[in-house]
Amino acid sequence: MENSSRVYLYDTTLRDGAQTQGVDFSAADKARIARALDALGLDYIEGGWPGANPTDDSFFSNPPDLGQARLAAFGMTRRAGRSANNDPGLNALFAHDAVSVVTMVGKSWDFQVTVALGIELDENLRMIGDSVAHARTRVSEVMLDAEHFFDGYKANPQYALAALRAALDNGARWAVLCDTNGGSLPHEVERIVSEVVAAGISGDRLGVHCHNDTDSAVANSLAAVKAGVRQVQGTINGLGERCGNANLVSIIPNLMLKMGFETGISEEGLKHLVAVSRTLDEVLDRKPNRSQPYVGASAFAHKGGLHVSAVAKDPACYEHVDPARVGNARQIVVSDQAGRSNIVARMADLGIEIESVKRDALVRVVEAMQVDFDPHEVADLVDLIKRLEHEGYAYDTAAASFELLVRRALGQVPDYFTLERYRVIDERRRNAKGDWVTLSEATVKVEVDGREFMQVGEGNGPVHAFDVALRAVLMGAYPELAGLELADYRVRIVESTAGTGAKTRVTIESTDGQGHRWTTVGVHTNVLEASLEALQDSIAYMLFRFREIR
Ligand SMILES: CC(=O)SCCNC(=O)CCNC(=O)[C@H](O)C(C)(C)COP(=O)(O)OP(=O)(O)OC[C@H]1O[C@@H](n2cnc3c(N)ncnc32)[C@H](O)[C@@H]1OP(=O)(O)O
Ligand SMILES: CC(=O)C(=O)O
Repeated sequence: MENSSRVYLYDTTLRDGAQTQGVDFSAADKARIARALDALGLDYIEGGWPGANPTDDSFFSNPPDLGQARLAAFGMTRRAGRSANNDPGLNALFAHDAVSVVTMVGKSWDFQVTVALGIELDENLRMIGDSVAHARTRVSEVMLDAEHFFDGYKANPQYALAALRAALDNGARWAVLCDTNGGSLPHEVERIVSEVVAAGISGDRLGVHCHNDTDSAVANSLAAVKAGVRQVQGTINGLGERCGNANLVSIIPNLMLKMGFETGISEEGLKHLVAVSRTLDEVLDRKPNRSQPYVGASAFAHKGGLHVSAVAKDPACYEHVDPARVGNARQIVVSDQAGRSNIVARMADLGIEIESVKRDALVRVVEAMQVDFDPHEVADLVDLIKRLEHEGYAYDTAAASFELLVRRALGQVPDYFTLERYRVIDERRRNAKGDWVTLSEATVKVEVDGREFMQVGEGNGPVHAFDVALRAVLMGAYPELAGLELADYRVRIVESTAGTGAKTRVTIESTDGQGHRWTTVGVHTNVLEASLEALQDSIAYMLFRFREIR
């Protein structure tokens, strides 16, 4: 029989993803993720294991409204020596009305049956068959996750196939071939799936569930589809037990854009891929992986001068797909790897022509910075960027500082404030209970529009105290700074030279509480000065965006 070109997508972020070390979803988190997955267009969302823990029970008792996706409950086949009817664990899977699909894990590796379960091989096959037949009387769709299928097939192919047949012959819609230990490689998966299909089991009834222990889970899933399976299980951002599961965020566009398969996701829906990946990061309070294929911030970022020059002529020169198709965007990065093309392209993004930056204006900007080179030696903007990068600035991540640098050279950025002086005191002492405490206090004096203001701030470290004082002193003149928050603060040693000591680079990521984020950079031998530079740029950037661009 000819296989269909429709591949069904099954998400197990809320079940296998919950088995990731360090991940602890609440029922509300699960509902939020389920809604995002449903909106994307997935066919199945595995919500968890009813009866296994209170969170999963609470999620299934109060499930989110889903449109296209079917809500699946996960569990295991009946226990040995019990009837399916009398197994409370199994019957807990049918306790919730919103569940229309039950997925049961069952053993398909003879070694696991004798060692992990400690039972006869035939009893395991009866456990699978009985459980599926019983479940079919309770829900409309049942599937078997054939645990350790690939290892089992390598050890005893007849027994592994018998486990699949025990499920399919008793009414399972799908038998899902699991690479539970994640040790298989793509050529093995493709061969084994082909042999399963040749043994008479249609690919339209086969799924695949791969773990990533050899970093091959996505490739293994695609190899399985190539060989015939028509359901793919995985998780968003590759969450999952040990090294994770197959990453659906990569599998989905690979299937749709590279292999020409239909899924339940439309072309429009695919544009939500970045948003779904970010939603999970946000729920988990994780920093998005910049290098994540398709959806990472760097997935379509061009840094090398040669790349940018060619991308300006045709993006296909260095892009495997149009980033817009998955909801991502092209980014031109400015750094010491840049040629003229990078700078021209970045400035064009800002609506600025490079010819408008005059050399004497550049000199004035550089004079206001604390740098180790003569501003009069600077040939042009490209030269300045390369010199500053050599000093330790990193503009590929600090796009806001880059924009300020260029706009200052064009005289577009007002002097919102001038730092007149500051003093920071660090103190370590015992409190009334006799415990050690450290306290930092900063006094900051600024001038705004010819008027001087002074404030004191306290913090848990000198940079924190300085930040508190600076923002407090500016708030009167610029109330919009109330929304400013520091999202990330990183310090790195960038150079160590005899005489001057180590230089530090401080990178600050800020938000305005309205979803906008920007990154600024400061470099100095003194970490406080470097922080101060990055912090001042952050404030100036917010004010500039708020006052000049709006
Ligand atoms: C490959 C996978 O990722 S499968 C999913 C794994 N996920 C989880 O385990 C998370 C949720 N699990 C749990 O909360 C618990 O393990 C429960 C509630 C399901 C079971 O808890 P317990 O009853 O305390 O059993 P425990 O976890 O210690 O051991 C598993 C038992 O199930 C049996 N078992 C394992 N697989 C199967 C199976 N496919 N069918 C029937 N029984 C099985 C084991 O033999 C063992 O039985 P034993 O206690 O008689 O030795
Ligand atoms: C079912 C499952 O999670 C596995 O076999 O890996």
